[in-house]
Amino acid sequence: MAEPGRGVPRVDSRDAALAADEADPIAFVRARFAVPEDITYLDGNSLGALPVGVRDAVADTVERQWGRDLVRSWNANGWWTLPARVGDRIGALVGAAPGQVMCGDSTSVQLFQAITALARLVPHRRTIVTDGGNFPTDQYVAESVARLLGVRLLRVAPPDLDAVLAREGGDVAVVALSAVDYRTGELWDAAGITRAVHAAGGLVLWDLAHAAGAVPFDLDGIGADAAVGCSYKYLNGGPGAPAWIYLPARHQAAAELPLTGWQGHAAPFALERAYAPAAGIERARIGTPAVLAMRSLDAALDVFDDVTIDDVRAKSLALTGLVIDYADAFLPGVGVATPRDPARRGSQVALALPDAYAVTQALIERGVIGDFREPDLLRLGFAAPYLSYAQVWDALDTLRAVLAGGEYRDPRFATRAQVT
Ligand SMILES: Cc1ncc(COP(=O)(O)O)c(C=O)c1O
Ligand SMILES: Nc1c(O)cccc1C(=O)C[C@H](N)C(=O)O
Repeated sequence: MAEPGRGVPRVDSRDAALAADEADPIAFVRARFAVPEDITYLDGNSLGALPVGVRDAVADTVERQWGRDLVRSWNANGWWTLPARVGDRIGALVGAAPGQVMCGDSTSVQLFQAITALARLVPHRRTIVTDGGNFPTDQYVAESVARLLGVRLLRVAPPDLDAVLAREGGDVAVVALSAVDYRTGELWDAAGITRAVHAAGGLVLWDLAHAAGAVPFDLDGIGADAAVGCSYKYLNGGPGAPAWIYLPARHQAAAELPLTGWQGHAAPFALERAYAPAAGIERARIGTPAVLAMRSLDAALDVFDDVTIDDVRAKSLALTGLVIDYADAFLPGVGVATPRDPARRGSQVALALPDAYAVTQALIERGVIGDFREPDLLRLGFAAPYLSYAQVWDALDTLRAVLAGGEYRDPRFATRAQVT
């Protein structure tokens, strides 16, 4: 049975789900999203739902700011300062004090920036470590940085990290991990891992793609050396929303970021020949930001304005706990790949089952949207701000019916889509 977590309601029946909805302190936030009534959206860990306010913000950016104010908007409408302002808003959700987060580009680009910059801070150390189960882009980028810098890449699962640090910690430059495993939803002990790597003299980067906006994080408090994340998942910034990089104040002056675009220059409009990095987090700018996408993200962040991330987390744990208990009770033959301990659970539940791809497609046809991850996982993500307990209970009843009725065996569910 899944522990619900302290102060979190246990929901073990539809009536209990309705009661939990009645008592839900953040139920009001759902009205800030435009989720279709006939859809239960359990894929906010891939692409978050549309916040209502985004429509007007983007329309205003297009019509008034771009259409009428034109190039004057860089000053008049704050386009130039937008990346740092949005960065600070994201920082507030992940425990970073202002002036340490810059928004822009993709997570892949920011990983390249951050891993390279950290490795350059400790040039005498010759090993970069990542998790062999990390999201592929994290591994690909770490591998490329290692090749470029002529150092070694080691793939180590977080539970094996202590042994590696004990054996060869003196050579470890950077440990680059995701806080939440994208397949199983396991939440690693970021504070403990950061402490252990620091004790060995190395630096730590956290990818918060599956944490920001769902799991409280204290980047400053745990002493992370860098972090990155996307903003199209639990931050709901929209498809292609710009990513972000966290570089704590203590590393900023020494950090040599490899992508030396003109907007990170100390005097961008002096248009000098030689690169000189800006002071502070401004050096983490690269080139021209995607203003339309960033305005979308900026408006999307409004949904968190008067909501605490602790309330989001409490509801998320109750929802994921509900799913695990339901699977145990009513879904024979379905395994739970996600930790039952709430302290080790992100905001998703991965169910292991035969024909998981076809089952995912059959569920989607019935209006319950999750996704499939190789080799056998039905992955369900829980964005507490726009889900209700009763809706999740009903989605699980739908899954139970799909499995019992066998409709997923229809050949039309077997064909793999380009994006799974
Ligand atoms: C942990 C993690 N990092 C990075 C990415 C994606 O990187 P990018 O935003 O560059 O596509 C994802 C998901 O797509 C992810 O889950
Ligand atoms: N970023 C994505 C995309 O551009 C297309 C399809 C899916 C994604 C995702 O975010 C996948 C996601 N990172 C995952 O955890 O699997």
